[in-house]
Amino acid sequence: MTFAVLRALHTILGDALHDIETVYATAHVPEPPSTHRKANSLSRVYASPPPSPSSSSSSTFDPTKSSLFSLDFPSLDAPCDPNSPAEQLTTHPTVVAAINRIVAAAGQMAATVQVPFLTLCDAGMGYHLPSCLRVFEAAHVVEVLRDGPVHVREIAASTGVEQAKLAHILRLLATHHILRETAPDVFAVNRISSLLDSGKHFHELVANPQNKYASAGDTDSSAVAAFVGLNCDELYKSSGYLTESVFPGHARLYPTTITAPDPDAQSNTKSSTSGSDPTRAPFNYAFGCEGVGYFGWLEGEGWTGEMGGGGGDEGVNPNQFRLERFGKAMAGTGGWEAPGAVLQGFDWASLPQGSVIVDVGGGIGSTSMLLASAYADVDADGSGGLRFVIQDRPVVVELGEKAWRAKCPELLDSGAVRFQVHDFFTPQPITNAAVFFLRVVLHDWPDAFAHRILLRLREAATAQTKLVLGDFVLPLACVDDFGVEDCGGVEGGKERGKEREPQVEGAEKMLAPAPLLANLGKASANAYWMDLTMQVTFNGQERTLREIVALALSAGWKVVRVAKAPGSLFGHITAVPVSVPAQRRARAGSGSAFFDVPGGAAVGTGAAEPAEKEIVERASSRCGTPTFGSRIHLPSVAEARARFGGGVTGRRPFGSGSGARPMPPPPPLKQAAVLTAPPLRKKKPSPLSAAPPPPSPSPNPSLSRTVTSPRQQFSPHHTSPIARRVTQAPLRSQPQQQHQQSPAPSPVPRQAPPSPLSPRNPIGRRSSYAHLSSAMQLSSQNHSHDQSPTPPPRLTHTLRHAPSSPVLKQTHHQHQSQPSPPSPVPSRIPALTRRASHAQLQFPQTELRKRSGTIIGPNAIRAAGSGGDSGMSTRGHGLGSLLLMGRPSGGALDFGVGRRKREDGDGDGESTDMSMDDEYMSRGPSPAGVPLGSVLAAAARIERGGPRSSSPGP
Ligand SMILES: C[S@@+](CC[C@H](N)C(=O)[O-])C[C@H]1O[C@@H](n2cnc3c(N)ncnc32)[C@H](O)[C@@H]1O
Repeated sequence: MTFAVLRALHTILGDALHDIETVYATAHVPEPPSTHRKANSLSRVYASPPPSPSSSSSSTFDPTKSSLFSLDFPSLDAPCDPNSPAEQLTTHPTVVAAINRIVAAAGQMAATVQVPFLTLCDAGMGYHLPSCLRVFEAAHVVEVLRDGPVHVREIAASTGVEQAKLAHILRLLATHHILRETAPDVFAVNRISSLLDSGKHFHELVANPQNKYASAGDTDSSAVAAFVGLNCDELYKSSGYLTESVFPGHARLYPTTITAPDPDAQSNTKSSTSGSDPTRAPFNYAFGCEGVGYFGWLEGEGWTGEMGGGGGDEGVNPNQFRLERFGKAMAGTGGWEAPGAVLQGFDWASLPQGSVIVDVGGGIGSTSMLLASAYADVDADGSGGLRFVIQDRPVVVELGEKAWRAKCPELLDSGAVRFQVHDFFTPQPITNAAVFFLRVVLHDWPDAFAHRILLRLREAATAQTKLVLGDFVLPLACVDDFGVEDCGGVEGGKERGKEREPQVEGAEKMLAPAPLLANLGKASANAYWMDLTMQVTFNGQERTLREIVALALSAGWKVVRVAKAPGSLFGHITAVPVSVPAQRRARAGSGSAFFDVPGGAAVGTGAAEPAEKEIVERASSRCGTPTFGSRIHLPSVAEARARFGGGVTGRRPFGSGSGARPMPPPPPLKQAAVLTAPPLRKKKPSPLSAAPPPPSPSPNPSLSRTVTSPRQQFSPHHTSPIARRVTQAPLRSQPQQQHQQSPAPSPVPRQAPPSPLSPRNPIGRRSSYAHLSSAMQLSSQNHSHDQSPTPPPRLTHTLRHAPSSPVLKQTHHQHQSQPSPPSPVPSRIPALTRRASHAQLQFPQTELRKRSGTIIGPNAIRAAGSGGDSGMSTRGHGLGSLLLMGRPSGGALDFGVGRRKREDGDGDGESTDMSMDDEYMSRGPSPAGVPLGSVLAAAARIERGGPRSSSPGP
């Protein structure tokens, strides 16, 4: 039986590989320049027709004169070029689905055949991976390797990390395919590690490590480095204290750096309040800062300067570097949600004109921007289309208003959009909302708090009001008939008889049939990583559909629909008002219509228990800090349209779905849809396919037939048009299309273009696929240097001759101190006495001062990294501490709040706004608004009717 399962997994792998090859073979793209072709001749497989040797002799690539060729899948050994056609094809729906199956099947196969103890070793000692990755990132090794393979001797000399240790650290990463060891002790980046390149010069980073994540010119490339740095630092350390957090009484058993933070914790089995207190999460154990929320901590809340400083450092935010890194890291997580998915997540066009959408905890309103540019009416007084109210905390509202005023003042001026300061734990002031919309808000909060947020909305709802939640929907690891139509079967081995679960449109039993894990196992791991990240950081969580349904119901909302983009676990959940369960509600005399009765998981009204209110306030102190999953970039109207893939699906007369003329619901977005594509063609015989079909629990190797969605979106026919779109709808046709779809003055598309999520215009994990052809042309301009599969094995000249003692500057002219905005929430935290937790890799403030102006060279760095103990404690000034060295005392970096413009690089002399995310982060580094060469930049140019590339059109 096991062999049958293994054979089935093997077949899945072969089929999925075949699907990918087919897409790549049929997606014809213009031939790159001959120089490039030569450089990649080893890694590229040409399908018919082969490249014409005469077609591209010039170094400037002209797609109109080139012949067609097929793409190879991106090589693991070459640096990643996200704009290359090969990378962009990885967002093709068929490829996404196939990759998921491969990752799931390969993971399951390895788990099946590996010696169990070794699998436990892998799981149990996997903590070395983030440790090594952090050293790798903090020492800027990628920047050292940027120009090609380098001997570890040179890397050590440059970075100051002891050579012998570094070699082992890098080798562990190479063993996990994150790096390459091209010859003994010679290392090179590959497709994975190259993403960590900050785009800055190594010496610049050594001199000003605190600027690593600041935006540099047109690029925003340090976002991934920031994300990895964040994960491998405070989040990784927090995770190490999960057990202490769930068993607070165990502090007696594990007394290391822990004191019992929860006075209610009597024993290790007694449930305590710590599990539902966002300020007593594993993070708080790890960093010894109980009572301070993660974001408050990032903002320096409670810091007394006692840790090694002996006082006097009160004005310093010791976590300024981490704060800025967090902001940049959030800019790098846009791929979590399919762009434009919100448009398909709810039938916005069904709402009557003038309907009010309340974006609760809406940040700077980036999602509302997408919706407003499609559905608001700015022509008159704003009452013609949908109207939007974006609610958030005062500092965020201020930033949002500035951002909108700069980018699309007409939406504010017409009254179509307005901002409102509102604390979502207090009674909701808008009582005529058509939709309360919450995007990645609930995952920040434990159930009791999330319940309260929803209850406040329910109190203000009319009978017609809808609740729309945007969050990950975690699939169970087993088949789950919750919410699906034929439920009522077996759950946990017991018949539920006639008892029926609530029906939820879009609910799925599984993402994959047996023998794969029902939730696609490793392929879905990212959502679970995020789930635990929310848990260890502030006792928040991502939720399963069951949990979302139960949570919503507890506050009087019935979930009726879930919509997900193909290949994504991010869902838009629609709920309608129902009565609030009696045991959870009571009538309040004034203020809130309801309040939760004490004794339940949630209590509180606008006038909550003092202690509880304090928890809320502490946990809410997020000032202008971006939070997990928040959008920190406000798109321009043009960008917003670009994210639709050219327009908005189903732009219909307002009210058409809610009045006398009911409209069909919007096209469904189903996770399973990506799994439903039948094999594209007759499969190529696999070398091992001679084996008889396995008598597996699910013998049909074709995933598609087993999990066929009733509204299947991607069929074999849906692959070909993609290839055709690339080959037969060349760039020259796009100016016309764009022109028609985008009459310049109005932000509202007048036509209903194809759905951005339809098979003709699919949205992948990145926005790039929808604009593949434009991006191909852009990327082709860079071909001559960006796809060299194996960089020449040479040491970089600059590094060999690098000065051995780079100066760590204490100030930077671009980074003057700016006062932090005041917290909107008066801190009730008594000044904290920080314990010197080992997790807090913090340079003592007195040391920091002492070292001002000190020249720190590799030797000093080496000494710091290896001195004393591991170099990772507060005694030994480890490598991570170096990141904090040289910070101007109390200095915030420059966050240029004003609008800035930059040349957009297309030679048209126009400039592109790039300030919105700066404004949102306020005190965070400034990622570029529209990266040069990005798909969005291309779309923006097209929008303006500008040239698409330097190549003349036909
Ligand atoms: C993860 S972000 C989501 C932002 C936005 N919905 C988005 O998708 O980009 C959570 C938002 O909740 C806001 N927030 C936190 N506590 C709040 C409170 N008590 N009242 C209102 N908003 C709050 C934060 O300021 C932040 O903008």
